[in-house]
Amino acid sequence: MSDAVLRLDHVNVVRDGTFLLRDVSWEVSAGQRWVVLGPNGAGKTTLLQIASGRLFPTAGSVELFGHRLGTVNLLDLRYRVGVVSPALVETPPREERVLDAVVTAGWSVLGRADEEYDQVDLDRAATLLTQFGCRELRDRRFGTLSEGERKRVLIARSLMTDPELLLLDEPASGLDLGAREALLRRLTRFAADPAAPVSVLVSHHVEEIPVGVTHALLVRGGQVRAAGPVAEVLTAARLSDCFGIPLDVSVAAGRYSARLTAGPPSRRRAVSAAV
Ligand SMILES: Nc1ncnc2c1ncn2[C@@H]1O[C@H](COP(=O)(O)OP(=O)(O)OP(=O)(O)O)[C@@H](O)[C@H]1O
Repeated sequence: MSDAVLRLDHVNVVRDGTFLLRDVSWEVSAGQRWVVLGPNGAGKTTLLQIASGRLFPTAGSVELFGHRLGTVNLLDLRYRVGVVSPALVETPPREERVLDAVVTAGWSVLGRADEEYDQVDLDRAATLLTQFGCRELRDRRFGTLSEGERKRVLIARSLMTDPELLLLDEPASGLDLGAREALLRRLTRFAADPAAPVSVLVSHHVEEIPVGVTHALLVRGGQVRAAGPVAEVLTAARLSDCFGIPLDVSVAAGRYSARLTAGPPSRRRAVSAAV
């Protein structure tokens, strides 16, 4: 029996005559940690919408946890997918206490009213906040947090329902260097935890890939350009093809970096004109 958590088979998404995704086939299996990379407009958010069961394909089939979308109650499946994405899920109210912002996810609500939560749920929320370095923030108002703190609290919130698949949409975007590194350190630890759910992290930048990611998917123009084990996919040739510019790629201690290839002046001029 297949251990696929998510499977897309020849998926197209078409809007107003435009292919947002074209002939995308992709399988995410138990134990894997994926990164999805691609330039602006490549179709990454559309892919996450599909993966979270929020969007049906125009053509092709999607299976989540072995259930084909369209044949099962979507709400049951969505509960098993944690999502951290400003494009896909609403954020808690500014006035919400941080601990409440996490614990309310267990009830799929935003904003605590006067409902009573079990101690076990409050303890779980506190543990998740600790895991993401936010223990001391538990009584603060969500709206008073820095961008980096907010992102870590939202990851804790997404894990409250103990999801089997976690989708992270550009978790490091907008963070300063210190906050980015603090987040990546937490995500690296998380990736190494065998009890952590299967994860898919979307990014524009190889520098924002935590150590421990096992697989990579490159998308451009709604199409898959490469997919597979991270070392085979995150090469200079494949990333240059995906982003449409000549790139040098290096990896040190499991972290990637990419920069425009340093070539002869005439080549650099041609590249900057193209960029
Ligand atoms: N309803 C729509 N009709 C037509 N085109 C659309 C529609 N929705 C999205 N698009 C286009 O589909 C493409 C893919 O969008 P998507 O948001 O999935 O890309 P992305 O890779 O997440 O981009 P970014 O990195 O900039 O967030 C974009 O060019 C976008 O403009």
